[in-house]
Amino acid sequence: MRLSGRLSAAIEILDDFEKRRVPLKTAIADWSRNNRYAGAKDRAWISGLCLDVLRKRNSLAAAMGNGSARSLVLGALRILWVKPFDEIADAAAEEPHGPGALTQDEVCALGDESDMASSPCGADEVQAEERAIALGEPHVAGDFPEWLAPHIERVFGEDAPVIMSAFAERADIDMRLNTLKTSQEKTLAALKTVKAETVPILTTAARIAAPDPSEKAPGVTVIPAFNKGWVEVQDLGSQIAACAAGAIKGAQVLDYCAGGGGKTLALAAMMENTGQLYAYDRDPRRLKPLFHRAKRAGVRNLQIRSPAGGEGLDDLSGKMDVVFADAPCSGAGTWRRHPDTKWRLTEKQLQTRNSEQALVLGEASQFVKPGGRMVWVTCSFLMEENEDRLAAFLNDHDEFVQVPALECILSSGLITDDGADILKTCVTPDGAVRLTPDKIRADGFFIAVLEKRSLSG
Ligand SMILES: C[S@@+](CC[C@H](N)C(=O)[O-])C[C@H]1O[C@@H](n2cnc3c(N)ncnc32)[C@H](O)[C@@H]1O
Repeated sequence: MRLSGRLSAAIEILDDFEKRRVPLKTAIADWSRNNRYAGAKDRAWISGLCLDVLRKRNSLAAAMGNGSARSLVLGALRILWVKPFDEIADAAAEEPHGPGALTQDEVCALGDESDMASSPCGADEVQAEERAIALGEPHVAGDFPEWLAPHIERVFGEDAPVIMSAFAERADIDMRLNTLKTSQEKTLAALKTVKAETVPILTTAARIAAPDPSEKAPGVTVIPAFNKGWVEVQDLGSQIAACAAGAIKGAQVLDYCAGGGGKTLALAAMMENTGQLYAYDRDPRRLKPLFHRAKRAGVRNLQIRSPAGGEGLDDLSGKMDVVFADAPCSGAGTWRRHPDTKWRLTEKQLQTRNSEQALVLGEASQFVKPGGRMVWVTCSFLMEENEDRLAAFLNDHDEFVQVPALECILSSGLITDDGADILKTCVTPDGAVRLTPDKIRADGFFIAVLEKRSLSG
């Protein structure tokens, strides 16, 4: 496809996304079904541009003076992808596939400064001032929905725009080196072909820098090291969250919200196939991939307890050294990877997640033995999904106390000295750890650890 057609496609998809409020993936799949001439490279380019638009939707709208899909697409191409003005203008005007010639306002917003001086654009000081004011608003500078501003300011205060800007950047491809299968050195050597590098925070993590958004991402899951189970694709924040289970060799561990098993596999590696690991999820469909993932990863100490098979957890009540609760949440911490979700989140959904979180805390805590621990994790930075839920739980359960999460993370033995220094800056007043991409270049995670008083204590 030519640039003209790709531009029109991105505009059509974003219009559809706005209208139907479906995931961006769905809007792209539906568009592709109706436009079969588009090849894999076209789809990757269009998808990359749409994702970048959604990452920076508010600041692009302010810069363009207009939030329509057309303005956002043109703005992203010029401002974020730094395409030459003439190329964009020609593609827009190209018949029959272009979205239509640039308007005077678009010329002004997209033209370079030397053009501006001699054009009518330079004269409009009022408009320029309005844009500057809009860009100073936290939800515009930080590119998040305006209704979330009080929630975000509550947690990040005046740092909100800076921190939220980091959530509007592209994400790297992070990987976990699976020490159950082979050494870190061997896996890193095998990952040279995809230009992976070590991460100075965690000894078992590697990273491929955020790929060019206009091209197909490197296929990590097709390289031999992946198929041999030497490596898992897993965000660094998620890997650090798993570390909060601490020194768990030989322990009895329940992953209560195991889902597809990303954290389960990390926990299994930390246990070095000793002790007993249980994986449970209320939704049996979510557990399905874990069966073959665990096999590929060489996990031998795992029991998957699926509610579908009537396999309950009654026999585990009050017996676990560690219960890991990676709770359902808004996913706000993953906005770099899934920027469409920030615009689809509603207040009602947030309340639903809060009820689910209260339920998970109550249920999961029953399996902790006296003296044992419950690790609370969400991929959300919002206090409503974390501090508030924990405070309500602790208010009703005085047999639990919150303990410093950083100490537990460090006791895993996987964090480097530099990593420990960075993580110290992520500790909250309550002793939890809140990871944000401005500090660790990873998804946002909240990690807290609660200890159940021992019978003698
Ligand atoms: C954040 S996801 C888990 C992701 C997973 N731990 C991973 O690392 O890949 C949260 C999971 O909690 C599950 N869940 C929600 N409510 C639950 C409940 N009351 N009991 C158990 N699992 C629950 C959901 O089905 C979902 O799979």
